[in-house]
Amino acid sequence: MENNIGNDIQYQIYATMHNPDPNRLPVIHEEWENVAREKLQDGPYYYIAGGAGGEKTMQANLQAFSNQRIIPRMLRNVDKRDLSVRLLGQKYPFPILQAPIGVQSIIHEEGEIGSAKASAEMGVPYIASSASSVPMEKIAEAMGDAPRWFQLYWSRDPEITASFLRRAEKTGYSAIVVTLDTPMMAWREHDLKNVYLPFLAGEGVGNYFTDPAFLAKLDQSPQEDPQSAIMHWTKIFGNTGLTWESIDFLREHTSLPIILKGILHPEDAKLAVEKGVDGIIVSNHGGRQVDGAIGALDVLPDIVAAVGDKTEILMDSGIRRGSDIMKAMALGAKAVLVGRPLMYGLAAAGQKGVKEVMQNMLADLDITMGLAGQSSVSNLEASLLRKME
Ligand SMILES: Cc1cc2nc3c(=O)[nH]c(=O)nc-3n(C[C@H](O)[C@H](O)[C@H](O)COP(=O)(O)O)c2cc1C
Ligand SMILES: O=C(O)C(=O)c1ccccc1
Repeated sequence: MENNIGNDIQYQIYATMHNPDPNRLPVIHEEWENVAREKLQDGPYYYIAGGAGGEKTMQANLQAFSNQRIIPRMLRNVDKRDLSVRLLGQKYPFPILQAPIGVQSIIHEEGEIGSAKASAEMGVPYIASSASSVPMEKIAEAMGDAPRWFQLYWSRDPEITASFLRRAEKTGYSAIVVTLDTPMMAWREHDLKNVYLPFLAGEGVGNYFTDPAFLAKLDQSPQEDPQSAIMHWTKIFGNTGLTWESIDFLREHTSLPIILKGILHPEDAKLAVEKGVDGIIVSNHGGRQVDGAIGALDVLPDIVAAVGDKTEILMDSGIRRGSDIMKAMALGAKAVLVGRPLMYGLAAAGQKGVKEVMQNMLADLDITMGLAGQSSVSNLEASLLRKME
């Protein structure tokens, strides 16, 4: 990299001093969320911002980051900071990915196309959700050659799962992220209070309503009879019958790298390695599934100790600022996924907002690295942190 992104962005911002932009977007994470809150109705807002149950795990995620404190080092020549990482044998400019997030049509009219294009502009891999509002082929088309992975919700109907894998491979997705923590929707109090479930309104079903294996089971097309198509979707969406043996089915149906998302127990991390998967994502789904589950960052060191040299470990749940990325990587994550902050960016300003949130977070990371005496995200060590009790 020629310049350090942190100093570039800081400079660009201060350069507007004599010519302030009246439509200036926020800088502060909490302000992006406030803008999203103002723009969205209760239903969609709480669908994004809310978590499972009493939201204890959502809080635990933030607390876990806050409990880790950085101990900066001095006089170590930080002229050049390298934020690039290697994942599954590919080099990427930054250590973040867009977390898979479904139903983005409820957030902004640009939806997944806006967030995917922002990713493409930045060279940040986009993980397209099975529950995207638009089919994966449309996302691929909007992204050109930019890096993208596909997130699989493993349907109760194996033909749909096999078909999704085929479609992803055909349209240039370079890895499959299999989400294990959502065999069914959690007890989400806000959504139940608001009586809000986007799928019942036909949102977030873009991949299904265009899938040959899904359509083959319907008597009439989703256009002719949307209600029956939606009812069929509710029957096949999740799969509570999966076991570790089921992973073999995926290996038989795709040659792409397989990454398991939603691992929290070190024993599950070991089982993943035994199954020969290419990576795992330490995640509690942003506190949206098991309320009371441990903060994802709190369990990361145990998982790194159990399998760190045997598979690639990514993490998500609670990344809000640059220092959070640094902390997760110091504890052994190869890269992190960012969820809600990018969706607040999407709600506030579509593609432009998503790009701006990413840029600011990376600028913050770059500067925090330099100030802590660190030149490369790949060389961060746990000794850089102290956990406060
Ligand atoms: C509105 C919303 C929708 C989501 N949809 C999916 C999804 O379709 N598939 C999936 O694997 N994870 C999904 N997630 C979870 C994210 O991929 C990620 O694990 C989580 O948002 C990370 O936590 P954070 O929001 O604190 O960054 C969703 C999260 C949100 C907020
Ligand atoms: O809302 C979610 O967290 C989620 O993962 C999901 C599940 C089904 C469809 C879309 C998103």
